[in-house]
Amino acid sequence: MGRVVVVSNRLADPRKPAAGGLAVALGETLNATGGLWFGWSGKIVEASEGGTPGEGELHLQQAGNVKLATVDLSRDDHDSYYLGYSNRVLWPVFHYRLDLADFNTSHLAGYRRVNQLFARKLMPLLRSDDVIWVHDYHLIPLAAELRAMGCANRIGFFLHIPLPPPLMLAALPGHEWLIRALFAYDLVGLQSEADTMHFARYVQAEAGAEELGNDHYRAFNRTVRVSAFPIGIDVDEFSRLAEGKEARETYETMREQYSRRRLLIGIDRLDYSKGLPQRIRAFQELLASYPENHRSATLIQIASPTRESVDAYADIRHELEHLCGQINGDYGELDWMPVRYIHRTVARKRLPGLCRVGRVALVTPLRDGMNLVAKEYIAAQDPADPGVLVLSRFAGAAEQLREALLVNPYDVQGTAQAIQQALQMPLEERQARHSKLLERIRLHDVHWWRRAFLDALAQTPT
Ligand SMILES: O=P(O)(O)OC[C@H]1O[C@H](O[C@H]2O[C@H](CO)[C@@H](O)[C@H](O)[C@H]2O)[C@H](O)[C@@H](O)[C@@H]1O
Ligand SMILES: O=c1ccn([C@@H]2O[C@H](COP(=O)(O)OP(=O)(O)O)[C@@H](O)[C@H]2O)c(=O)[nH]1
Repeated sequence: MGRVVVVSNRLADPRKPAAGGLAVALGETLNATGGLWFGWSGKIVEASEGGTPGEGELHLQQAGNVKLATVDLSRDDHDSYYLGYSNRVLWPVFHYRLDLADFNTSHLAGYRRVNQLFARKLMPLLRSDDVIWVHDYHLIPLAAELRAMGCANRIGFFLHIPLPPPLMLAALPGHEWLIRALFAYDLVGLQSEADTMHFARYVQAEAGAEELGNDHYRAFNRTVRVSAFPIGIDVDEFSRLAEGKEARETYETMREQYSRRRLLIGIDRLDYSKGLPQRIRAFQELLASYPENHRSATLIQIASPTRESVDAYADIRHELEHLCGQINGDYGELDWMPVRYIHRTVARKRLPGLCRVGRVALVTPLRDGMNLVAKEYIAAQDPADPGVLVLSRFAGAAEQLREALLVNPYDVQGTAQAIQQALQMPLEERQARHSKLLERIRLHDVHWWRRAFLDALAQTPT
């Protein structure tokens, strides 16, 4: 295979462990092929003034065998491309939240402008045998822009978030243009079978696409393969992290502090898609319905700050803080607070320790592309005495993790009952469920995902 070129909104230095499993997995392929990783530099610059760096400046940096190429964005472009169309329009609609979408069409121009800018900057860096892998909703039209500039390389796209049903997709201003742009790719990867069904139904109904069999669709004079490639984690990397000083320290301290309590944990970005208020209400219901948990069950909820200048994110923060305050006020004792809410990002190297000490993990998004925390929790458990995963049936991960306790996160009572069942679950049942789950996440880990996607891309006709 030729050199692999990865394009994504954010980049991470694949040599740094803090970068996470995805960056490590992509980094391995990039390293092996002497590849290129292209994306936004993370810097916002004011419009260029005589000689100062301006919008679109390209930075090149060597990270081992991998070349990192990044572009700065002007404030206007960042606001309309990232905060605007990506996170005020695509993110809510793709997560089934039409009520939170901002249908103001003005964001679309900036989204197109940045995709064109990326294509212009990337094009001169490409070689004819490069295989290009574009990631996520920020960059859906990138292949169409590259094709318009004459790029004939194999180009694949992976969508990390859900693809909603056709009726919801059609609520997007410019949905025809956006979905047509997917046909500029040779391969489109989605997280779940449900997502691929939504794609098939949409393109047949709205774009008159022909289904050619074996996941191939033809429309707009192009053929694209669309298949599910559920993303996994690097189980061994996470286990190695668990052996590290920070993870062990976290585990020991927490175990000692909470020796008389049973810990429940939640680890999420503070995103409305993660179902945090519903989760806190379910925990409140647990305390109301099963009083034996008073002075015993403690929920540690990490809510890591994200996209704070988008209104919907500020609103969810206020709602969550109000709820946590209420439940601690109603149920707290001098020596016991039911909820410990932490509005900070916890360093990745501490997470395995936190996961291992959690008797129960609450992973209850209202909608999620995959949810890697669910898989990380399983990887961090002691197989001899594992904790229990309570998982939303609306997370992409639920298609694979059938031995978790699956819940409807909107059903507060049902979720409270599942938490109680998790807290009461006998050791043998915990072990049996955990060993099946561990087998699944090992079989379909991040290395499988990367290989499966790139092999499928290599097999597409040019
Ligand atoms: O870059 P941000 O705007 O700060 O957001 C962080 C990332 O969030 C999203 O993650 C998704 O990808 C995960 C891995 O495939 C998946 O498990 C999860 O369900 C998705 O929500 C987003 O898609 C990324 O692009 C962001 O970088
Ligand atoms: O304080 C935090 C919260 C989350 N994470 C990591 O961020 C990723 C979140 O991925 P997930 O698929 O669960 O959801 P996303 O945030 O991508 O929607 C996981 O690897 C977490 O371990 C972290 O390192 N620190």
